[in-house]
Amino acid sequence: MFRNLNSLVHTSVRRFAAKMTSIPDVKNLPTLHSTLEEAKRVAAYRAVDENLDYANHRVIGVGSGSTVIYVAERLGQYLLDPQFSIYASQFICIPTGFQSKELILTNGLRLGSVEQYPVIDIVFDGADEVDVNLQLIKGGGGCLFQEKLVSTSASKFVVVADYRKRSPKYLGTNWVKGVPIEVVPTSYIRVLNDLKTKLKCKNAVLRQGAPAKAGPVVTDNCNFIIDAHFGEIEHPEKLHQDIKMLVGVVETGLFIDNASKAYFGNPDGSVEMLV
Ligand SMILES: O=C(CO)[C@H](O)[C@H](O)COP(=O)(O)O
Repeated sequence: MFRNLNSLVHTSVRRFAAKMTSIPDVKNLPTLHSTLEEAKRVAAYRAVDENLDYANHRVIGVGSGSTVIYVAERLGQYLLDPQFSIYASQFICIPTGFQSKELILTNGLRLGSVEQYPVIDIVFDGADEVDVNLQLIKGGGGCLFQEKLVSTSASKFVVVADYRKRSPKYLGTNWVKGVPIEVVPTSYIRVLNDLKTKLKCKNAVLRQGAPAKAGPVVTDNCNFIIDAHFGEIEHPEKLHQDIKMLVGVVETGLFIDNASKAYFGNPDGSVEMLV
């Protein structure tokens, strides 16, 4: 009986050890189906490698979107590397919505919540546009409220993005779909009107779920999203405050003085950093 148990334990240890691999070198990664995906991956991997203090950071925010997929993947690689696994097994990852919760779990990482861990060491998240002062538009994926809750609870917020997200100067230049605004469902008509009449918004629409869903997008918090285009945004802080004052607005996708750094991946495999 004892011999059987012993051999079972040894088999499990051998199986676990067989899965362990060193973290892949960013200079020698397998090709992906597009250079855009490779740009996202290299930005995410470099951001994690250069900012994660694996021996001291415990509570790690994992944002939403297609670039963050590679952040979760990289954190999972730390877990499988015998050199880092002792530290990585202590990481507690805080999601910013349903998608990031899934990313955390599928990469074998430990899931926590912002209610359990209101103080976060570092967060990695994507952005829809980043200006020269590190002000951001976020919420293209509809997760802006939880993203803001997590990023403003973190000591350090590192943006991971591809080259298309870097604004030449003002927000609203590259990202012309509009500033995402999360609103309480019953207030959406009122907010649409106020955006146009009080804030002189050029165009504001309720985000629709079609073709995947008939009717509006419903957020992880059961709210609606309005996309409001203001043209080039010279004063993002003022605009954020003005929108926030409207009755029915839960949060805006303008992230002001929140990010510490941004990593932009290029199609040639290089990465540019903005601090
Ligand atoms: O704010 C977000 C979701 O609400 C995303 O971070 C943003 O849309 C960027 O996504 P991607 O990495 O897919 O370009």
